[in-house]
Amino acid sequence: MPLLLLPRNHRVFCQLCRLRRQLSVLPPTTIPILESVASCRTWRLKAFDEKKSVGFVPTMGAFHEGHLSLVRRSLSENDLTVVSIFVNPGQFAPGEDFEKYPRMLSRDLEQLAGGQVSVGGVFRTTSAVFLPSVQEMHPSGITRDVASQKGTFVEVEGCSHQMEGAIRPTLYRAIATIVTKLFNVVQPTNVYLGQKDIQQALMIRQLCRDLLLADPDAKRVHIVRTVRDPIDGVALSSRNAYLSVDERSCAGTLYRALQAAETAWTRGGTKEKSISAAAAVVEQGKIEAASKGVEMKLEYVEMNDADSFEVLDGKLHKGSRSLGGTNPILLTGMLWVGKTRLVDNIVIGDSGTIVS
Ligand SMILES: Nc1ncnc2c1ncn2[C@@H]1O[C@H](COP(=O)(O)OP(=O)(O)OP(=O)(O)O)[C@@H](O)[C@H]1O
Ligand SMILES: CC(C)(CO)[C@@H](O)C(=O)[O-]
Ligand code: BAL
Repeated sequence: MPLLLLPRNHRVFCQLCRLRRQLSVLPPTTIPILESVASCRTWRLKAFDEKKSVGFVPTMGAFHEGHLSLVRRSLSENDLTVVSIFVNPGQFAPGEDFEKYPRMLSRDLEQLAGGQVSVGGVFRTTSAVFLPSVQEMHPSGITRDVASQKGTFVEVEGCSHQMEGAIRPTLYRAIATIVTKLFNVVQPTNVYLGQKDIQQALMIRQLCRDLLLADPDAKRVHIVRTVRDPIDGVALSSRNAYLSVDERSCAGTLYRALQAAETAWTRGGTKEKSISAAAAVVEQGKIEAASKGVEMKLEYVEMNDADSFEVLDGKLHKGSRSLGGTNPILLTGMLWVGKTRLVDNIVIGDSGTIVS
């Protein structure tokens, strides 16, 4: 058995997961399951031979409408669609929620099997689900503590330390690494990622460009608009499952704060003023939350250039910016609601150049 470079409790956890996989029969499904890298490569070679386009939706499972919107988009634009479900230990720092991350494979498979898209009168369903093991994805082992990691990692310099990366400094290296491996196996024609994780999605696009990947070409990394709760606008997220009923009722604060910043900016306010407008909404939200016994803490609301990821100067405003550059702006935020970290963003300006 290969040595997993995980702290003891994580190693035991992974061994248990493996044992469970070996003992348990996978949930019944009509969708072919690819459990190994070899089987996924064989599946892909056949698609290459048949000259079929392959859309790829990488995920960590626990599906919601956000995931399903990516799958539908892929189904409508590709001959074949493959979805991966892999909770990557490397992207959970020590102390983060790897063990409790929601895992609901049966339900996920049911949702995929039930999701059809009609293209020219022909119904398309997900063609395959890739469910790799930790051992195969990290042949040199993986620790969640970066200092003791061994093996090969991918880093996209310059776009991993701002926004969410400032709070989770090891996240984007781990994502760049796992996504590179997934791309090496799946070799997708098109990839579909969510705007909800805008920093991740733009970093992956840059990774494809910088590493001269052909499958996928950077131009074929599609960023799909965030799906929100129709009532309070909360961005759907697997981690929302951690929220209690009272916490969930407070979660709309983040999007409302971002909207307030966007409005202030659109009306000609400086970046400083726009961020203050967001902070004021959060302060009000905190008072309302406290009355329900819910604690909230704002990590940040920030505005960054969508291309360089540089933080905008506080004195900039819509008018001055249009003189200097027309890249869209990433208005992003992170809010703790109880023990759950929520992220969200609005792309200001010509969002169509990055999201579609
Ligand atoms: N609300 C959403 N709208 C559109 N895409 C989404 C949404 N939420 C997640 N995605 C996208 O789905 C893909 C898989 O994400 P993942 O499985 O991590 O789910 P998640 O809801 O983002 O989970 P988490 O709560 O851990 O952030 C990513 O590209 C992600 O950006
Ligand atoms: C892109 C990803 C599948 C890599 O593990 C993950 O970060 C996610 O689901 O957003
Ligand atoms: N869903 C984005 C990746 C992460 O939070 O780990």
